[in-house]
Amino acid sequence: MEFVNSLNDRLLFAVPKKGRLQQQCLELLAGSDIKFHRHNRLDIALVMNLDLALVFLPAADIPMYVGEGRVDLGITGRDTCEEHEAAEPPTETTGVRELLDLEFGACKLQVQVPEHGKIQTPEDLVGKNIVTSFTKLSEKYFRSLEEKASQQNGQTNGESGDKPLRTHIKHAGGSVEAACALGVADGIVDLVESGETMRAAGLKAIDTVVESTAILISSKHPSDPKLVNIITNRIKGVITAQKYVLCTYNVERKNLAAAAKITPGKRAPTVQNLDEEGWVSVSVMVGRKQIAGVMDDLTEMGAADILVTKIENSRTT
Ligand SMILES: Nc1ncnc2c1ncn2[C@@H]1O[C@H](COP(=O)(O)OP(=O)(O)OP(=O)(O)O)[C@@H](O)[C@H]1O
Ligand SMILES: O=P(O)(O)OC[C@H]1O[C@H](OP(=O)(O)OP(=O)(O)O)[C@H](O)[C@@H]1O
Repeated sequence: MEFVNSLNDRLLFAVPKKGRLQQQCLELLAGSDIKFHRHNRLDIALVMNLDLALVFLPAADIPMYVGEGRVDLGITGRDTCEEHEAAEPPTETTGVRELLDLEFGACKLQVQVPEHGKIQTPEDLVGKNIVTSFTKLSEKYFRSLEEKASQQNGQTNGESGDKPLRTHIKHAGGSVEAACALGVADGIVDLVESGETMRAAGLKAIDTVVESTAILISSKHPSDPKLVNIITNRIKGVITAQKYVLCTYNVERKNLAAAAKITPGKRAPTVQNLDEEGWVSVSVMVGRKQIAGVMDDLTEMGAADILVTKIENSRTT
């Protein structure tokens, strides 16, 4: 109880306690200099160098805790957040804010049907059975298809107010892909990353409901907005540092315009005179994924002494 009381003055930050997002989350926290010690089996850890405590929770529950407002910040998938926010009508806990796209944990929540079955389009699933872990998003998705279908029927029959067909949305906590083969569903709504699970189950995707990545979220009224801002900027800095490298090279001033076209930089290249007539030194941020091609192009246009260094951390606009 004493431990719980010590949380009162601290901003609470929820991170996934296991699963696909956890490792990269922990790396982001380390890169942001958020230092903590987690005792065995304890799901709360006090941060040593900030007025912050980490709470380790299942990724799917984090939007609910943040929505409640007692937990101020969280990292989870956009899919789980949109599922929480899809509550109809909105509840007191909806209204969670997305602060930052963390650019990992990419996957898609997709409508899937048997590859060689009769159902070919999402409209074919109206009035049928759907199994999913994302019931609220699926309800919302099919309600909108049902309304369209009933309007179209009304127009064809020359009548209005046709009662829409109801699609049956059933919840499964996992192994959703088995539902069609087991005869429980005509289609499913489930996450797809590589597509291996979907193909192995003989399914194909016919629509995407949500494109997801991990996101940083906050409650509507965090207890310490200044600290929320500091943490957001630190995490943003780590993400930028991971995405870019620093490239420096020497080039003849007459070739500078051509070099700047190859390496325009985030804002503009930094150019310094070299102690050699007609030559300059350029340093510029380059996308990590593009750097090999950029080095080839720079070499071809006559740049020399090309060096690439890792960026440990950053604050850029
Ligand atoms: N292939 C994938 N399948 C599921 N989720 C993925 C995948 N790739 C990325 N994610 C993201 O990871 C989040 C957490 O999923 P994960 O299955 O790791 O959670 P978990 O807490 O271990 O849940 P569960 O016990 O239900 O599997 C998802 O909400 C999604 O945003
Ligand atoms: O496209 P893929 O790379 O194959 O990944 C997608 C699969 O991963 C998830 O399941 P998970 O492994 O979390 O198990 P679960 O079915 O118990 O949720 C998801 O529900 C899919 O089944």
